[in-house]
Amino acid sequence: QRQAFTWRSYIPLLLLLTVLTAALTWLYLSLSDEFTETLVSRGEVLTEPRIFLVQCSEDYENHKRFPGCTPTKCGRAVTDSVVTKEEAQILKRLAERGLALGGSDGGASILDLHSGALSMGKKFVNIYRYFSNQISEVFTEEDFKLYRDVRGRIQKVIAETFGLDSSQMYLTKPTFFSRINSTGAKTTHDEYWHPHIDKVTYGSFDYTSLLYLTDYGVDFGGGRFVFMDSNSNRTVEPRAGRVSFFSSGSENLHRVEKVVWGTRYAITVSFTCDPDHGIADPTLP
Ligand SMILES: O=C(O)CCC(=O)C(=O)O
Ligand SMILES: [Fe+2]
Repeated sequence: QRQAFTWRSYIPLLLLLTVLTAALTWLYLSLSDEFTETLVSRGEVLTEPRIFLVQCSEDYENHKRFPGCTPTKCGRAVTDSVVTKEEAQILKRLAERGLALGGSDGGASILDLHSGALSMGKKFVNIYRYFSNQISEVFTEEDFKLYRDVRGRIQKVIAETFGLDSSQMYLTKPTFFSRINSTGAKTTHDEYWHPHIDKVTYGSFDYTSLLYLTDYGVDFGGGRFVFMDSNSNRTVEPRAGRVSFFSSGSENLHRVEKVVWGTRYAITVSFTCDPDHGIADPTLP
């Protein structure tokens, strides 16, 4: 009898806690919505670049300037008309084949075409050395041709958008495929979600581009790209064949949301203005 009474006396408190939790969750969600703007949704198809200019940071002033390339016009842009769905599909299959040979124990794996670095467990191996006899089953000359072609088109659209001389831009490293799923991180290499500035993280980058190979909300959940501006978050929803590009300085602080289900594939292709940091297109060894 007494026991039952004790139990019931907690019910109002439990109810209150439930209501409070619900109210706080709602407040949190509506506030984060308020400060999040979708720049391009997955369902839209951009037949020409959608451009968002922002003021250049001072980052470029501490580096050697290369006229015709060093950012004087900064910002971000997204286009769906540079790479076709079919090309994205071919590149995704290539990424799948390469990454199937290894893969991180955690949620984020990479395959760097230039250095050959492939995530393997908690480390990396060189795919060209480690899998030298299988390499011809993974990549063909055609695949590398497609990569070169695509990178040339991306370079051109970046040059047109920011008013650059495309011949003064150089591919730089790392240039890699990424595969992200919802498995928890096992090492810091798996922690792709931290806010960062590419010019700081990668040093040589002046322009970053991302080519998405899978669709947000269809192939995976979470995993939107977020520009973190001082007053709001601005997201780009990945779509197969979509190219997103931006100047790499602190005017474009960004992060990737955690992937909560499915698998997200992308390629990072970046450019430097400094010929000393340029690399040749990846080739079969
Ligand atoms: O995959 C993405 O959307 C962005 C990845 C990224 O920020 C990076 O590689 O620096
Ligand atoms: Fe980045």
